[in-house]
Amino acid sequence: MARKIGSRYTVHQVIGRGSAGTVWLGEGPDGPVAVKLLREDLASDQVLVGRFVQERAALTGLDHPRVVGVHDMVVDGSDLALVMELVQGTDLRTRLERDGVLSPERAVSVIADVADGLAAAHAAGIVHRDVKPENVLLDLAAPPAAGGAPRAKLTDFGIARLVDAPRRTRATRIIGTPDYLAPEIIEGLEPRAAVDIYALATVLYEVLAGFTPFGGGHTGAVLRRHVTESVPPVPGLPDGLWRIIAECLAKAPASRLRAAELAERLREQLPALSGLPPLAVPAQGKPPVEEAITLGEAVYAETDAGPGTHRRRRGPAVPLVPGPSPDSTRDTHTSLRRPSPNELASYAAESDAQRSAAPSAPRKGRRALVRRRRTIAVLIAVVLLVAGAAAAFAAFAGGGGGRGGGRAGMVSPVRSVPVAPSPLDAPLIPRL
Ligand SMILES: Nc1ncnc2c1ncn2[C@@H]1O[C@H](COP(=O)(O)OP(=O)(O)OP(=O)(O)O)[C@@H](O)[C@H]1O
Repeated sequence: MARKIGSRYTVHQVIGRGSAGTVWLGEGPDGPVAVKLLREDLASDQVLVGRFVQERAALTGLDHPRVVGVHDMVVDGSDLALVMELVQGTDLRTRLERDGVLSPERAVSVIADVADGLAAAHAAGIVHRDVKPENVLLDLAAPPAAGGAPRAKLTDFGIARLVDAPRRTRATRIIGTPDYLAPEIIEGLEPRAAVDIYALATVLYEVLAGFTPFGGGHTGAVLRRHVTESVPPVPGLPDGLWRIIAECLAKAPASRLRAAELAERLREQLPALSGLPPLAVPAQGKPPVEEAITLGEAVYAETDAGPGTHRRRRGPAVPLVPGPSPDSTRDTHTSLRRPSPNELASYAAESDAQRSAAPSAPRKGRRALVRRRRTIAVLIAVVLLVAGAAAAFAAFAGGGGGRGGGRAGMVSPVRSVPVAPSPLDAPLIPRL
């Protein structure tokens, strides 16, 4: 059902959902738009509304082809909305869930695009602070780059800063997504442009290898690895590309490349990467992809590796489940308590044990564990489906467009399968 946002915009249907709000397909005076309506509890926070108004000029002024443009910001009664350029395509997380990894050429092309967007933002004094695959949109309506890579755009600028805790609590809280957090954020320093470079290099590592360099296990262990561990190498990666990644994942922010330099150095690598197949990197300390938890039928998709090479989808293949907080299981925009140095050190034993235990665990035991988890997951899925059906019936009966829809993917010329969050991935530390 159509709904008015301010005097200039009308929204029609939910196209996506994140931790800060719901993204709608809408219409403005100049044509179709994407409207991100912030969550009601955020919209009723007066400090946040004040920041929202303050950030208006900075966010609407950022105009670059590799950044999803913010056309307008609306404060209207209980609605707080960002009106954005509508991107026809998908996001990088959904693409990774489908394909596992990208070929080196495509990965580098996509990340170079994002680095261009970051360079423009940094030049304007804006630090993104939440660079991750969910915030990279692939514009499938635009002509592809060399090697068939989709053109990428970075979105969600300023959201992390908007929902950040007031300054006085910054010493004890961290806002961000654990796998992509630069060590200096964990150590309590003010986030500067170099945190985005660290996060983007983490995304590049992930799209090449299929997993992040420091992810896995307890959130505290992830934070400790960022601060203390060196980057595990990606076998089979050409040296030149590996050096760029390692430089951008340096613990010292000043040693990392600047965004424009990163884009340039990455593009220099492209000729040497042309035609290279996607890497097949065994995940350290993670169960093989085939044994990842799935709900219901496994979904297979063509991959970058070409016909005949399929990976099982990592996310659950169940229908979208509406609910008041459908993304509460996603470890994203998380507000974490900053661990003390002693706490970080204490995560070392657990972290190392977890990483080494998983690959060496006997196959039979792992299968039993997977079977047990699957059973629990299916039970939870059934409960969620029943709840979903009830919510859908209630929404239908109430006639509202509602804010209760789940993540529905983007307006897409290609089919995108909606992914419901896995109840087994609940964050250890509550989010905002
Ligand atoms: N400008 C846009 N055009 C088209 N679709 C969009 C646009 N912005 C977001 N979306 C869709 O909406 C989904 C949710 O976006 P949103 O920014 O709310 O959350 P997120 O980035 O996935 O997660 P989080 O906010 O928790 O970091 C995206 O994954 C994408 O599918």
